[in-house]
Amino acid sequence: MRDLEDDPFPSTPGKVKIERAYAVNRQFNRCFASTSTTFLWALFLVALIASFLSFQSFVDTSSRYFTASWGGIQWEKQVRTSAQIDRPGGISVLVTGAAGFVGSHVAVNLKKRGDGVVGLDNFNSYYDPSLKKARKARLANNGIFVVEGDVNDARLLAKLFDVVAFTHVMHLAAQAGVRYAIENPSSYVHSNIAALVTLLEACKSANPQPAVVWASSSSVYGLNEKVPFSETDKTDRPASLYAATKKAGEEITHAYNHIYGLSITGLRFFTVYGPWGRPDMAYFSFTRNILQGKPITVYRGKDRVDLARDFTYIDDIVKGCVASLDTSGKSTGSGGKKREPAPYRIYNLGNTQPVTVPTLVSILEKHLKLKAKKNIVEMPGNGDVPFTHANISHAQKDLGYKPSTDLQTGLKKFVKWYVSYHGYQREVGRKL
Ligand SMILES: O=C(O)[C@H]1O[C@H](OP(=O)(O)OP(=O)(O)OC[C@H]2O[C@@H](n3ccc(=O)[nH]c3=O)[C@H](O)[C@@H]2O)[C@H](O)[C@@H](O)[C@H]1O
Repeated sequence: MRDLEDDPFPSTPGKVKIERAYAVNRQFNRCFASTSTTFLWALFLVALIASFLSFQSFVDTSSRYFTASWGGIQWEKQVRTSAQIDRPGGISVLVTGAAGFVGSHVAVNLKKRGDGVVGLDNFNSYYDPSLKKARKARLANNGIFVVEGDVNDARLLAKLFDVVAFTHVMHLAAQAGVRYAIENPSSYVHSNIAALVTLLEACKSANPQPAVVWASSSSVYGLNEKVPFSETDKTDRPASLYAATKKAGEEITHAYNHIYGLSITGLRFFTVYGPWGRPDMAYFSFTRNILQGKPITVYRGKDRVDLARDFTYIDDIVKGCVASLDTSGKSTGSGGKKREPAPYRIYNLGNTQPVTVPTLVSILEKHLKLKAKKNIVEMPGNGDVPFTHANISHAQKDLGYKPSTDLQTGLKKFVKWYVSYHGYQREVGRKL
C-alpha cells in the first residue's frame, strides 16, 4: 500500500491540504534538519582541517626553530671565542669539514700555534659519524668549536661571516672517495660543486673577503700517463665523477678569482693517510679486516700490473695546508667587485715516492704482526686509476713543502693509533 507521503496527488482534497502541508512541512523539516546537520558537519570539518594545518605550520616553524643547531647568543659567543687569535700576526680561519680527517688535523695545528679557528661540518653518514664525533671532541679539547651545519646553507655562512671577520677559509668539506660515486653520484654534486659555489658566494660577499685554500685531488690527472704528475699537465681526462667534480672545482674557483678577486689556492692531495683517518680508504679497511681475520680485496691493473699510489702522510699534508694559508696573499674584492687581480694557485701535495698496493699490505702485516687473507682481483672499471705520482717542485719552491714521512713510518704511527682507538691488544691482534 502506498503511503500519503508517497502520493503527490491524493484523492481526499481536505485531507490532502492538511496532510500535504504536513507532509511538505515534514519533508522540509527533515530536509532542513539534514542540511543543517551537513552544514554543521562541514563547518566542523573545516575547523578541524584549519586547526590541523595551523598546528602543522606551528610544528614546522617551531621544530625548525628548536632543532636549528646554530644561532643564538650563546652560539655566537662560542663562535667568537673559538675564532679568537692568540698570537701576534695570527689569522682567523673557518675550517669546513673540520670533523673530517684532514680538517681536524689542520684545525688543531692552527689552534696550537695561536690562530683563531672555527669548524663547520655536517657530520654526514658516508662513514661512521661516531669517528667524526670523536674528532669533534678532540677539537673541543683544543678549544675549537665545530658548528654543525652544511656548507650549502647560505644563511649559516652569512651568519658566520657576520659574527667573525675570517681572514682565511680552509675548505676541506667534500664528498670523498673515488669508487663511491658509482653508488651515489648526486652526493658529489651536492658537496663538491653546489656547496663550493655557496661557499664562494659567501666569501665574495664578505667584507673583508677571506683568502680561500681548498682541497682538490690527485685524481684530476685521470688517465694521464706521463709521470710524475705536474700542475702544468693537462687535466681534461678524469676517470671518475669524483675527479670530474674536483676538476670542476678548480674551474669554478678560477671564475670567482677572476670576477671577484678572491685569493684561491687549490691543493691536489695524493692519497692522504694517517691517525684519525678515513675508514673507507684501503689502508684503513685493510687494517680492520686483517685484525678481524677477514679477507681483503687487492685490486690489480691490466696485465697483472700492481696498482701504485703516492701515499702521503697526514703531518706532511697539514704542513702544506698551513703553508698555503700563510702564503695565500689577500683577496682584492669588496662589495662584490674586484679591485685588482688576486692570486690563483694550484699545488700538488704528494710524497713523490709511489708504493704499490701489495707493498702497502705487507707493511701493514709487519706492523700488525698478522698475515692478510688476500683476494687478488682485476681492478673493476669504477673510476680507479693505475698509479699516481706527484711532482712537488712548485710546492717546494712556494710553500717550502718537504714531505718527510715514508710509508713505513707513517703506517707504523697509523697502526699505533688504530689499535689504541679501537681497543686492540697490538701484540695478539685481539680486541680487548
Ligand atoms: O688522491 C686522491 O685524490 C684520492 O685519494 C684517495 O683515493 P685512492 O687513491 O683511490 O685511495 P684508496 O681508496 O685508499 O685506494 C688506494 C689503492 O688501493 C686500492 N684498493 C682500494 C680498496 C680495496 O678494497 N682494494 C684495493 O686494492 C685502490 O684501487 C687504490 O689503488 C681518496 O680516497 C680520495 O678521496 C682522493 O682523495
